[in-house]
Amino acid sequence: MVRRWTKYLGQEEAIKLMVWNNSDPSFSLRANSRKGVTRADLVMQLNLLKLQVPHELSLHLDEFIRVKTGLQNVIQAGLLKEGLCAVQDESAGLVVAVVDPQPGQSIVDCCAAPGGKTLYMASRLSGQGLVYAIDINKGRLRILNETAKLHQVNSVIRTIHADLRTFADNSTVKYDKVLLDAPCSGLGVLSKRADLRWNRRLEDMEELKILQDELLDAASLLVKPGGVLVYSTCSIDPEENEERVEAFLLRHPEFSIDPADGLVPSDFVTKHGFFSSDPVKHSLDGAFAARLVRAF
Ligand SMILES: C[S@@+](CC[C@H](N)C(=O)[O-])C[C@H]1O[C@@H](n2cnc3c(N)ncnc32)[C@H](O)[C@@H]1O
Repeated sequence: MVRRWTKYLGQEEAIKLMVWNNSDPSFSLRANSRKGVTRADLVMQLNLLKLQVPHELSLHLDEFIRVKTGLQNVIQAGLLKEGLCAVQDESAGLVVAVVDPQPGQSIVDCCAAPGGKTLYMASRLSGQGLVYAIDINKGRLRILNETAKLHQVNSVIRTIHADLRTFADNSTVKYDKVLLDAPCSGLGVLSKRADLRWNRRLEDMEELKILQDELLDAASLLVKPGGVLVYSTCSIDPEENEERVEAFLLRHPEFSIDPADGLVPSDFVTKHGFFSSDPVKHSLDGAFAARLVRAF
């Protein structure tokens, strides 16, 4: 892994990334607007807690607060159990900003569980439209269903237990927007998932890339002409990100890149118009999203 990063980033940046991955992770909270909770309400709740939770407002997303330490105190205070907020990294929130869900739209979340992005997309629909949340893992989908009820967004979510490839092959319906948050190496989230650094093997990467291509082909079948396909990962590895999109565009001339400018701060937009968060530069998890539009 170290050799791989040195190849892509150069030695200096690779060392910075490893130092970041070894530092204490910070977390973000998203105020649940569907329960009428604003970010100001959430800040007030945190300030009222007996045990301190040092925090600051997100510079990038209106509903988000960054928590430096004390997540345990937030849990103990019951704020999560009551569905007043969710633990969600801003990088995941910014992927939803790239999808840009609008009230009234039909959206498919292709690899949805446990539902972080589904719930945020659903809350942005303001009660109008639907998010179809597909996942192959029944247990994780059950968690999504329970959290959707807790967050009071279940009226705009339909869960579907299926392999995306089979579902897409059999579907005749086309949707306004399709998010494929693909299974990936997780190399963007090593500060939070210390286990991954010991478990990831290069063979896994090859298998993952094949799966990502298959899932992208399947997801594309669900997009209506004029509709949008967003491919995202929580990886910073170009082979899972830019290279998968480039290969997809060669197989699918009906799609082209719709640059993420205007949807996320320009600091996160690459020269090709993709969204990319860099742990070292942005102090967030590493994530990637490509917004692709279907012409015909
Ligand atoms: C990166 S996680 C998704 C995280 C989720 N989008 C969120 O924000 O909470 C990838 C998901 O893909 C699902 N998955 C893997 N292969 C799949 C397939 N063939 N069809 C549908 N879902 C699949 C996994 O079960 C896993 O829940």
